[in-house]
Amino acid sequence: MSKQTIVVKLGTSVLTGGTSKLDRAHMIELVRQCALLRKAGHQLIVVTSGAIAAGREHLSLTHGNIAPTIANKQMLAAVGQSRLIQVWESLFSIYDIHVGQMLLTRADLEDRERFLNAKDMLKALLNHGIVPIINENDAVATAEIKVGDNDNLSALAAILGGADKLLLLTDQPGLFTADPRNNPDAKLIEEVAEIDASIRSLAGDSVSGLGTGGMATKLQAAEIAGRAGIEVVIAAGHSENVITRLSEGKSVGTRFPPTSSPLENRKQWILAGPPPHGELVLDEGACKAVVERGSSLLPKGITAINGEFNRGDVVRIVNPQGLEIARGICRYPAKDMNLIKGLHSEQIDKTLGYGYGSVAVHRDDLVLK
Ligand SMILES: Nc1ncnc2c1ncn2[C@@H]1O[C@H](COP(=O)(O)OP(=O)(O)O)[C@@H](O)[C@H]1O
Ligand SMILES: N[C@@H](CCC(=O)OP(=O)(O)O)C(=O)O
Repeated sequence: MSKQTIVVKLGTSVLTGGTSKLDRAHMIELVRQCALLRKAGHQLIVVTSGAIAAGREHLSLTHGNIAPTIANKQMLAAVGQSRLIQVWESLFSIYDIHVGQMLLTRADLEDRERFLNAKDMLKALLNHGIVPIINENDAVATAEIKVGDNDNLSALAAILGGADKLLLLTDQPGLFTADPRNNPDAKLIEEVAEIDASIRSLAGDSVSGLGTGGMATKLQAAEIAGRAGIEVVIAAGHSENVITRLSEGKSVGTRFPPTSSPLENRKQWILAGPPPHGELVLDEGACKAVVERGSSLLPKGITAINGEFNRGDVVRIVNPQGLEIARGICRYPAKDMNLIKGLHSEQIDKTLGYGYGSVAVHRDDLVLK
């Protein structure tokens, strides 16, 4: 088995075992498996939840005696994050493994320069044999700059780290045909080739009150990582040797094979960085050119512009039915796109009085869905 970079995301449900405390006994077991994975030559990135739970535990607060306001959650995270990293640090040190803490928000990934800085930092930790331990910087992240849940954060971390695999460990053995907490007859789905509307409709929210997002955010993560060429597995954090079995290529939980080949740097940022600002609607011919022939997108094939964006912003590229087929960096601001949509190349410079090579989205700046 070739040497791989594997991201292991540990949800609150796994780290607390459904209680109001960190389950240190199980955390030791997870670290034992992580150490084996490293011994086999793989690189490891950990995305850990549990800061809020650890804060609650430390301050002896239960769900009942503190209101779930943003300010209270931030306070719990500020207290809990330092407890959480202490626990990870002491457990990994048993195996002589150093850890490095990275607390991220979406704002750290939106700007291309900050994205590249975070990427360099992650690589530096990995190159020095240090295990990056990542969480959202909950104490300072307001709604506007938050990723919001650690499933999506782990997909972004996997892209940032150029990972081969992302393992989302939770309190269920994988994705079921319905939430198994309310549907005892629900069946485990072993492989999902494509995440479409029917798959998304199976995923419910977190009902335990501990986790954020439930299966829905895990599917979002699988979709983002899959598009970046990363294999994703959802599995039970309490299943025996789950991390080592995955690293040996054995089948565990629900597997999502990657939907594209690994992306080069710039395209990784298009996927992981900024949320799209607006939308370009294409005609059928342009959809074909972009999807089947890998062509750049010309204004000629654009029928409508939605939303406001500037030159250099990431936009959604949608088919005539409004379905997203790609994402890319637009070379013209929305106001100019509105003037040149549907025009031939030679008409563009004349209409605008300037031109950026008459391409709306260059194929190097475009990631297919
Ligand atoms: N189709 C489904 N298959 C499995 N679990 C589901 C499904 N829909 C909703 N869930 C819920 O998702 C929960 C796991 O998500 P969450 O509570 O956010 O955990 P974590 O803390 O691990 O992120 C499960 O406990 C389960 O109740
Ligand atoms: N960043 C938060 C966890 C957010 C989150 O997504 O939780 P989970 O659904 O349990 O992975 C914390 O450390 O408490």
